[in-house]
Amino acid sequence: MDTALSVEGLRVWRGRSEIVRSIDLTIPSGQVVALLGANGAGKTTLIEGLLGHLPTKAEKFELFGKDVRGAKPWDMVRGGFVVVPQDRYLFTDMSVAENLAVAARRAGRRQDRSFELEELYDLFPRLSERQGQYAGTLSGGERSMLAIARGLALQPRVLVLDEPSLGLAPIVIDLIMSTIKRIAQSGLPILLVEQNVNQTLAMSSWGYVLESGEITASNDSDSLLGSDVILSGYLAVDVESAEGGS
Ligand SMILES: Nc1ncnc2c1ncn2[C@@H]1O[C@H](COP(=O)(O)OP(=O)(O)OP(=O)(O)O)[C@@H](O)[C@H]1O
Repeated sequence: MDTALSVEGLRVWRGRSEIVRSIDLTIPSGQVVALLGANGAGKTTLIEGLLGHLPTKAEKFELFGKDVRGAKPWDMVRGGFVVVPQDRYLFTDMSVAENLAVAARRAGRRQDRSFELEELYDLFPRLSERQGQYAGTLSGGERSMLAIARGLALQPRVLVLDEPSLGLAPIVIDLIMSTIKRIAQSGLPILLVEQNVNQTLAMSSWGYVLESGEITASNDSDSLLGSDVILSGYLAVDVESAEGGS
């Protein structure tokens, strides 16, 4: 099986504090992998470490088989590792179309382009309707959609989504999750970082649970969904629907 990302013994620091430790994590090609954890578990720190924004050490850190230990964020993006951050970081005084155009220009004339603008607007019709609107005036859901579309415009070979459903209404969450499912069907490997346990495990093949900076459970998503670690309550956000299977 091809592997998009493979990490062993990863440690990530913020200043002098080692926030994330002993991380072994694999994203197989063409699969959605879930990273679950409560507030403050270290999910964003782990992602920023993978992207090269924070100091790290690792026994192994490979992107499509290439050693990327010590790589800078832009090297990671050029290698196809694209993160859609929790804070979105949109260009708020630019339009939807301009936000996408900036990312598309950055991706340049890559031979392996797989997401053209038309397809992005097809995935997110709401953005198509709002092409001329300033990103700063979009709703929370539309911002999340634009952040994902902009990530895709960078032509990722592996996509990391940091809590794309954060702070959104259930109906908007459903829309975003179903669009992520469509994106995954294109074969793009995805690391989906969420607190939304039920929906995330339903669309992923494998899940990791992060607690206090360490992975405390790792299993195929079906097994994880019914396991004590999920149902015990510390990830209690979604337990009722997880039990009901709805
Ligand atoms: N800039 C920072 N400086 C120091 N410590 C930080 C900083 N940002 C986060 N932390 C600490 O690192 C730990 C992990 O935070 P992180 O944001 O990675 O967690 P998270 O799982 O992404 O949580 P959330 O879902 O709330 O964003 C927390 O204890 C947090 O207080």
